[in-house]
Amino acid sequence: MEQTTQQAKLILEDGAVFEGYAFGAIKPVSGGVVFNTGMVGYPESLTDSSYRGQLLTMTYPLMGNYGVPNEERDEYGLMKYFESDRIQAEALIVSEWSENYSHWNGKKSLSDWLKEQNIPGLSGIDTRALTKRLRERGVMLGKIVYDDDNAVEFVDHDLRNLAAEISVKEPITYGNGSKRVTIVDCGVKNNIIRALLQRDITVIRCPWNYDFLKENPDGILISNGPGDPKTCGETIANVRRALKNHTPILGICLGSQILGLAAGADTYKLKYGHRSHNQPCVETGTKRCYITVQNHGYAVDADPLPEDWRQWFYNDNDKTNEGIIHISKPFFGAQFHPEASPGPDDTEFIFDMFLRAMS
Ligand SMILES: NC(=O)CC[C@H](N)C(=O)O
Repeated sequence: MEQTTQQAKLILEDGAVFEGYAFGAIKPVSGGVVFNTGMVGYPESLTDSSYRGQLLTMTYPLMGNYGVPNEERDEYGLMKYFESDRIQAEALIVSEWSENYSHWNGKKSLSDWLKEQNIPGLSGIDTRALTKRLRERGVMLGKIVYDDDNAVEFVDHDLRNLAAEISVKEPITYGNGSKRVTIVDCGVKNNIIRALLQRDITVIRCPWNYDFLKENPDGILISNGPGDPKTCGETIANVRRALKNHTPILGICLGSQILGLAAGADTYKLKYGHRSHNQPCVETGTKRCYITVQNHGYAVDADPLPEDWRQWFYNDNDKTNEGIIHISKPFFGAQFHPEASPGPDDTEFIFDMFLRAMS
């Protein structure tokens, strides 16, 4: 492992200071500090739009050891090894990073990638102590600074409509499958698009506030995305209109929250969120427990849902809602990520359920 000698620090909203060393770009930044307990997957997580506006702490102590993959695109023009075209997190906080990466597809070091994308890294941090603090006090705003503690103010990016910033501006069509699905793009991960394309579906990726019903789709997928779901008012209104019909709707993560809000549920911010590859989710009824991939800070309060909806999954750690389902219409939302990337794909069957609902 190599460390630069430039000192840098993380200052939390509550005044706590964690001193370490800079790597990647040198740039003072601020945002919500979150932690992910996955052991691998930094290329996918950093490019997952749902991390936009966040300072991502990886609790696994060694990062960068397999480098950063190549930038190849698939036949649809989607990057094969990343979840979007650029790093979306504001910064990366680690204990150690490895300059000497080794992997068949490792093309550059983590630090070089961060530099190239103008994203700061902070190493030499006791990420265990930081995570314990966030777990005890709840997620907090933080900033990474160098010589001047006041180089940036604390900023809560979630107050903005981040989904609008990241969404496509015009509809884009992918593939030529027999069913047509509109993806409401609030920051969609490439692997969600791919999961549909692999199932003989034409994907129409629409802006977050697009009137997708005019496309007369066979199915509607509301994507994952950054920020507070309540900032996506126009999407919620469009989904509410779609609930009057019978066209299948699948919500994933932010999409499940938007589906919930459209159906009459509420959403709230969790104390410290779920970000890992091993979150246990129990299916209501079957009591079957799935190991799921997660990255969310908000959750659905399913209690206010009308009687024709029910809780589909709950988290076995903290018993919070992890999915909702309509009792007779083909409407369902998963708070976790059935497309995995990174992490296990045990819940990929949800895409098959969506496909069956369309036939
Ligand atoms: N992965 C996601 O879609 C995240 C949804 C939402 N921004 C949250 O943090 O809860």
